[in-house]
Amino acid sequence: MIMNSESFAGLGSTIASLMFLWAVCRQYFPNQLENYFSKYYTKFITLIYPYIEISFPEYSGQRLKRSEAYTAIESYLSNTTSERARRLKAEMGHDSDKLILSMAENEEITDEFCGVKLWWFSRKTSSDRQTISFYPTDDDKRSYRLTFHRRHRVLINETYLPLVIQQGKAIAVQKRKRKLYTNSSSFDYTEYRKLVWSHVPFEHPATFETLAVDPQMKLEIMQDLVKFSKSKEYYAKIGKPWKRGYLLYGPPGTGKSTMIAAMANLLDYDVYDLELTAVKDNSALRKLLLNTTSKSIIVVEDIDCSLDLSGKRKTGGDQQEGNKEEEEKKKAAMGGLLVKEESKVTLSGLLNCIDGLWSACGGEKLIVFTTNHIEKLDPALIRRGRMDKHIELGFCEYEGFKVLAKNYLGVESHPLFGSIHELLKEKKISPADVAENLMPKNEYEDQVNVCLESLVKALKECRSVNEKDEEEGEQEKKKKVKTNEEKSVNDVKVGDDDAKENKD
Ligand SMILES: Nc1ncnc2c1ncn2[C@@H]1O[C@H](COP(=O)(O)OP(=O)(O)OP(=O)(O)O)[C@@H](O)[C@H]1O
Ligand SMILES: [Mg+2]
Repeated sequence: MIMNSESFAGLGSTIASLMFLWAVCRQYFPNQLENYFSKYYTKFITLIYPYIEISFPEYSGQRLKRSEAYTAIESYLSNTTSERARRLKAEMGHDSDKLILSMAENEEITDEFCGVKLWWFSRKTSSDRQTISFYPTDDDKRSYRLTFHRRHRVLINETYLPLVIQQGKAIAVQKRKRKLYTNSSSFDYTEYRKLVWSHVPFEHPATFETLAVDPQMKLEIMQDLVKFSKSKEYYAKIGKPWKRGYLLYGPPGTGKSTMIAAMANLLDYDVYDLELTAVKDNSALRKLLLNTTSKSIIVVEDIDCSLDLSGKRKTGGDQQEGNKEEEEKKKAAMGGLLVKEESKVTLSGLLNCIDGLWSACGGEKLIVFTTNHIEKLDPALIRRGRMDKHIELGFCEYEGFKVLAKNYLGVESHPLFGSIHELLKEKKISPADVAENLMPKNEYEDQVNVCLESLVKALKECRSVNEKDEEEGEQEKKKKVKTNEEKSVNDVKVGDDDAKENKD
């Protein structure tokens, strides 16, 4: 049969009408119609349909884990759908406390990339079967379907889709509710698996603005942090894992923990508070760290109390000596049933965690150690490259006091500021103690005067800078006694060895 231009036009318009009809029907009777016609539809489109369709199912392969691609596309589309889609659905995000708008099921929106038009269709198929299960069942299947002309296959596959996934992940990170993790195991009921970390929402309000430290130092730290967070390419270029170590040291109450919260808030990172004394051994430590995500700060507080520098673990350091006694008492009370499981994490295990081969997993991580006694730490642990930046947080100085006075009392000047300035030059007081004095005590009095006077009084009672700390003196005395004791034990040992040698 010879086809003239008229019959071509007729065939063209029939196909166009069929496709239009198909699109309309699919829009309004998506599930039933599509299931019924799917066999013929597939054959039909392979013959004449010039478009390619890619499907992104919510669950694929491992049924209990949501597909990463689906989640990323969902975030990407949620950003644009509120403007373009006609039917939307609103849900609380998995990981966020914000309302998230996304395309309703069986809704279609168009997108454009480099002048190419694309269609995203949000699809949900349900079966009539009635099943009751704790697990996600096969009955409800959601997926996104992307449709584009086949001549753009390379552009879409190689440029558009990677961009959608990348942008979707970034949007999800921005929208997520930040978390504070601690290393005690928990159970994830959405993905039905045991987790090595448990978490609560991270809600610490500290910022660098409210931190009472030297302004120059503050600026330097902030610049360093921001530079780090933007240096993905740089780290890749120099062949270093994208991570940075900070050692924060100084007396109690000088703002080490507060600075960690400020760092997390500045960079929008999660915080993993690693309690080393609760980690069983090196492989458990590795597992914990492998289960941390990027854009996070891994914190080990009071590192000197968690790790014996000889490479053996303390069961708790100096501060736990008292606890030991208590434990013994408890043990006696429980008829000796209390058995403390000792952790076997070693110094080398920890070093391996900081810069071993697998420490690069995930990238974009800060590792922060805090200590009150930097002199107790093994140089190997804090050498540059491992702990790249050492930050000393000291007693309160005038600049720091001004920040606290502004935060707590809302004042930037006062007649008492002069005498406080003079007193701060010669007295040792922690920002925590200053803050405590500046806290309004009741709502009736003139708070500014009362608080500043209370601070002046406290400052006068403080030890002066040149005075030796009684506590320090006490500690030094203890240290001396201890070394003498150790010496005499060694002498005895040497004596024993000598005796043994002589005997041999
Ligand atoms: N530099 C500071 N700037 C602002 N507030 C501070 C500062 N230092 C301490 N504070 C206040 O004192 C409290 C205790 O501070 P923080 O816990 O950060 O001290 P720390 O150095 O971690 O102490 P520790 O060595 O005992 O763990 C905080 O809640 C904060 O309100
Ligand atoms: Mg602290």
